[in-house]
Parts: sequence; structure tokens; C-alpha cells
Amino acid sequence: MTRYDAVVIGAGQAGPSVAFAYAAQGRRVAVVEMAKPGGTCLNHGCRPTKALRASAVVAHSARRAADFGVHVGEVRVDFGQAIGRVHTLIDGMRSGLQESFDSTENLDYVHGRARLVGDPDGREHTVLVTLDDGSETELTTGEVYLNVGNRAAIPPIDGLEEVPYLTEVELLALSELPSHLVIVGGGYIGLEFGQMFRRFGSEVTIVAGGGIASREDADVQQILTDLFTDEGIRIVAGRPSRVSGSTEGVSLEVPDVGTVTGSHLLLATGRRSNSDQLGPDSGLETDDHGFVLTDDRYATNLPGVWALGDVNGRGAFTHTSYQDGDIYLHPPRTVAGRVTTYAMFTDPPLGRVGMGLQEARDSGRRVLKGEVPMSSVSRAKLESETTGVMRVLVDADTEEILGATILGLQADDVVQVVGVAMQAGVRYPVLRDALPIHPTVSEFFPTILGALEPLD
Ligand SMILES: Cc1cc2nc3c(=O)[nH]c(=O)nc-3n(C[C@H](O)[C@H](O)[C@H](O)COP(=O)(O)OP(=O)(O)OC[C@H]3O[C@@H](n4cnc5c(N)ncnc54)[C@H](O)[C@@H]3O)c2cc1C
Ligand SMILES: NC(=O)c1ccc[n+]([C@@H]2O[C@H](COP(=O)([O-])OP(=O)(O)OC[C@H]3O[C@@H](n4cnc5c(N)ncnc54)[C@H](O)[C@@H]3O)[C@@H](O)[C@H]2O)c1
Repeated sequence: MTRYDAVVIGAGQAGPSVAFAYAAQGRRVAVVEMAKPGGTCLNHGCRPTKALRASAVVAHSARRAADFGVHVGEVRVDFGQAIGRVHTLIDGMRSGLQESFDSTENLDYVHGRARLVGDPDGREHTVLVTLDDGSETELTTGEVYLNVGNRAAIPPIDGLEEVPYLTEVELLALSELPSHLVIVGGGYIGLEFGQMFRRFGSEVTIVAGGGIASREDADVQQILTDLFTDEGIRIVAGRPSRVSGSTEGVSLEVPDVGTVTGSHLLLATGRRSNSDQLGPDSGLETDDHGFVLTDDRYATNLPGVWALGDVNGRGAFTHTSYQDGDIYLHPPRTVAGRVTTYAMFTDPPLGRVGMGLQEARDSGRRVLKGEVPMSSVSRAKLESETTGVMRVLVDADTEEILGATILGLQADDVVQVVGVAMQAGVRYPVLRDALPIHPTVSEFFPTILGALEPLD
């Protein structure tokens, strides 16, 4: 048994910063990680996918090069080389993080699966760690930081246990390009991977319950549907009822649609909390989805146990998880009132913050809407990237900015202008009257906010 001042479970986005800060203060800290340091984002999430996306964007640009007067000859994608580049980048980042753990005084990095036996009085919690050789070690502490994240949710489809299927983890481990990738799920993961693999040369079919990007405004769904269809991706609206093996690889029965076949099957139907990995004796209170309930400074129902990152259900992104650690380390900051800005990295990307159209209609407020199609934005025209729309919603009475939806060139960065304004509580005339740079996408905010109309 070893005693620590604090134990961090999960080396994802939030826990390491808490561990490094405590170790620097001379406190004795253990970080327990069952997989690889860096969690989902570094190993099979944001970073490898955005590195791979860069290859897909280059392939797409090369195919369009002649439109810009540049002649490159036949475009051939070497998937092995593209994924090799990803692994080199990620391996380098991961070893940098591992070195930081290994070289930090007062910090022990423990590789194993942790179970929590929470002390309801908060005096002494026990963390039981199953090590790689199957043995168990016991850590005791007065402070536990849970940073255990999420994993892919596997949908209940008949026959699934009899066919090989992939989540993002196995997809990113492939060294050969699938000839036909069937993706179940039309959310962020399904769309980002679907477009990339199509651009690498796979046939791609997306089977999406509720259609693609189903949480977004209807026009955004339509633009993305048209874009994906134009790129040769087949979109099937429905939920598979049965999966089986076929000569090609897999075969899915989709009610009212028929049979969909492909060589590989990727499941991207949402995430589930890893709180169950902490064992049955944690004593933690969770909601119906397994997210650990916390107050605005991440305290759980167990005194001396805090939950940071995806596992607290207050965000589902690397930036929200990382910021949880930062907020926790800087009292009296709290997560209350956080404005979450986020992006889906299709090409072009979708940038989002605050309300969409339906939420604004349902809000009971008097809402004004300003929008322009990307085809009117000079920068987009100059770069021949005119797909998309820019939209901002504001409250007619209070002049609050309620939300923005930007699908188009550089939307992942551009939307942050609105996100910062919302977080700062800026009223829309301030953004309308600010001086933007020409020719940028952001220069259209004054135009949009100068021509607001009532939301129908
Ligand atoms: C394909 C994909 C693409 C994504 N792209 C983006 C993006 O572009 N931008 C973005 O902001 N977000 C993106 N995300 C989401 C982002 O990766 C997560 O929101 C983020 O990683 C959450 O961080 P976290 O620290 O809360 O958890 P995680 O990063 O998941 O870390 C949790 C860690 O806890 C460990 N763990 C769990 N249980 C135990 C246990 N019992 N014992 C020991 N260790 C344990 C896990 O092994 C893991 O390493 C993407 C996700 C996926 C899957
Ligand atoms: N760019 C980013 O920030 C980024 C990228 C990827 C993932 N992520 C994070 O990961 C999370 C999970 O992404 P995701 O794409 O797996 O989930 P999601 O919740 O975004 O989308 C899942 C989709 O699958 C559909 N679906 C569910 N069950 C189905 C079934 N049985 N058959 C057919 N369709 C079904 C749903 O209708 C939904 O549209 C995101 O919410 C996000 O937080 C973020």
C-alpha cells in the first residue's frame, strides 16, 4: 500500500495539469492510466484525426489544382504513408508527455486500470490498480481526481458480435485503405472520417439514424448532404437492424432501405462514459448516462473526489476538458456560465457556438437573425471555397448575442470571434461596429449584424 497526497485517474486532458501543478508544489501525486498517456485526444481523437485530415485536404486540393492554374499530374494517395505521418507525429507528442511524467519529481506514473473505493467521509479513499502483470497495488489518498473520459458506445445491432467492426481506435490502426468503408453514425466522427476516407479513394457509405449532422440547422444538414454526395459519398438515412458477414466483408440490413455492403464497418454512434471502469464500489453519483455529477467546481458527492473532463458531462471536447483542469486550479473560478465554442472538422469546417435556429425559436425570446451565404463572402470567392453559410442570432430586446453557425472557409477559427464576444457579455452592436480586416471571413460580421431580420 502506498499513500499519496493526491491520485489522478486517467492521463487525458485535465488530469495531467492538476498532477504537474501539485507535484510542483511539493505534493506527492500518482497518475494512473490504463492505456496511453494523452487519452482519447492524443491517441485516437482530435490530433491523429486532424493530422490525417491534413492529408485528405491536400489530396482534394491537388485534384482541384488545375482550377487554380496549377498542373500536378495524376493524384495518387499512399494511405500507408499518410497514416505513417500521423503515427510519427503522435508518437513524438506522446513520448514528450511520457518524458514529462517520468522526469517530474514527486510524481509517480502508474500504468494500470484503477478502481475506486470511495470513502463517504472523504478521509481516506482507496484506489486499487490492476497492473499489466495482473497483480494489484493499493494506493490511498485524501484527494482523487477523475479524468477517465468516454469511449465509443456500441449500438445494439443484431449480429454485431459475429462480425469484425471498428471504432476510431482500430480505424486509425489500419495500414491499408479500406476498399469500401461503411460508417454507422452521421455525427462528428462519422462525417470527419467519411470525408477523409473518400478523399483517400475508399468508397464510403454513411448509415445515419436521423440523417447527417442531425443536431444542426436544416440548411446546414442540406449543404453537408449535397457536399458529401457531390464528393461521391452515399448517405443512407436509417438504423441497421442486423449485421452479418458477406463476401465483400460486412452486410447491413437497414429497414425501409435494404442491404448495405462494404469491406469495413466503422461504428460512430456516440460515446459512453468510462465511469463504469471505476468499479462497483466507487460510491459516486452519476446521471442516467453514467456522467459523474459535480458542482460548479467539479466536486462529486464524495468529499475529496473531483471529476474533470468528459466524464462530468459538462463538455465533450478537448478544450472543455483541458479548461476544467485550469478552472479547478484557479479558484474561485467555476464552470458556471461557460460558453462552449466547437467545430466539426469537415472540409469546409462547421463552427458553432450557442443557439441554433430551433433552440432560438423555442427560447420564447424575440430573436433577430443575420446571415450570408459563403458565396457572398469575398475571401471565400477569392479562394473558390464558396460552400456554406454564416449566421448569427441575437436577442432583439437585450441585444445579447445568442449564437452563431458558420459553415465554410476557416469556420473553426472564425466562430471564435463570436464565442469570445458571448463569453465577454458583449452586445451585438459592439461586434457590428468593430473594424475587421479585409479580405477575411470575419469581416462579414458587421455586414451580417447590420442587416438583421426577425427570425420566422
Ligand atoms: C475520433 C475523435 C475525434 C475527436 N476530435 C476532436 C476535436 O477535433 N476537437 C475536440 O475538442 N475534441 C475532439 N474529440 C473529443 C476529445 O478527444 C475528448 O473530448 C477529449 O479527449 C476528452 O478528454 P478527457 O481528458 O476528458 O478524457 P480522455 O482524453 O478520454 O482521457 C481519459 C483517460 O482515462 C483513462 N482511463 C479511463 N478509465 C480508467 C481507469 N479506470 N483507470 C485508469 N485509466 C483510465 C483512459 O485510458 C484515457 O486515457 C474527438 C474524439 C474522437 C473519438
Ligand atoms: N471536431 C470535434 O470536436 C469532434 C470530432 C469527433 C468527435 N468529437 C466528440 O465525440 C463525440 C462523439 O461523436 P460521434 O460522431 O460518435 O457521436 P454523435 O453523437 O455526434 O453522433 C452520432 C450519430 O449517430 C447516429 N446514430 C446513433 N445510433 C445509431 C444507429 N444505431 N444507427 C445509425 N445511426 C445511429 C445518431 O443519430 C447521431 O447522428 C462528439 O459528440 C464530440 O463531442 C468531437
